Amino acid sequence: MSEKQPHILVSAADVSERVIVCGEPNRVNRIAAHLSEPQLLADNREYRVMKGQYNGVTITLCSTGIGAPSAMIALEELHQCGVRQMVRVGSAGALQPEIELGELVIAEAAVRDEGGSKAYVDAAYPAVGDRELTQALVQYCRDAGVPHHCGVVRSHDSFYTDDEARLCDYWHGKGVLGADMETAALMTLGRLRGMAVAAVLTNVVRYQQDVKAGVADYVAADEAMAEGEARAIRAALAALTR
Ligand SMILES: O=P(O)(O)O[C@H]1O[C@H](CO)[C@@H](O)[C@H]1O
Ligand SMILES: O=c1cc[nH]c(=O)[nH]1
Repeated sequence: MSEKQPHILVSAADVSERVIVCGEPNRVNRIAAHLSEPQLLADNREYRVMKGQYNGVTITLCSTGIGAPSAMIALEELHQCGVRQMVRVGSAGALQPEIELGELVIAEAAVRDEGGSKAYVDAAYPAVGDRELTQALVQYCRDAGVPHHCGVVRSHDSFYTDDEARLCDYWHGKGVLGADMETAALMTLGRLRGMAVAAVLTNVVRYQQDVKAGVADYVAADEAMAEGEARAIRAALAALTR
């Protein structure tokens, strides 16, 4: 019997080489609805772990909670279980006005404005997604006619600083597409551990819209955002089973 990991409470025997991660535990269930034979494996703290089949391939699903530290714990324990490819199906707030609610942002790379990854490696090290996995996300969106935007995102550690407007203006001016909290840490640590990591994010906050209102609408399953999330899930499944 292989050893259970202390936070995600699963072992290598339970976990496939391909995993979808997301922040919110309930999103794991919504992703599992796209799989056959869905099975709950563990539910501990912010980590809900399920598995299921997609086109004959076993896919593991794991929530990571909010922020880099808990996401990096999940990545490390999934790595110990033999995971080789990871797609984050997340949400983000737009930093550019042309990105509509529910549209997808495919992160090619991320600004490391979070503290977690800096515990591992100097801030000069880049957070870059896996080229093939990222390209497979793009290809799915092109083939399926899914509205999407590709580029750099910014991962941060705080939602409600007094400085948010200035920070958003600054990164908007640098052409960054959107903000989330985990992509940079997952891409950085994935690269250090030899795991392919990519991220597809549903836009849930318009540029310069109130962030609280946007996230609340997402939680209330606003139609455009729910459809965006379903498209992100399909893109992730297609990329992992390409
Ligand atoms: O929707 P998830 O995957 O949780 O991602 C985004 O949403 C949370 C904030 O509301 C942060 O975790 C951020 O990265
Ligand atoms: O604006 C937003 C929306 C979701 N997640 C973030 O990190 N920022």
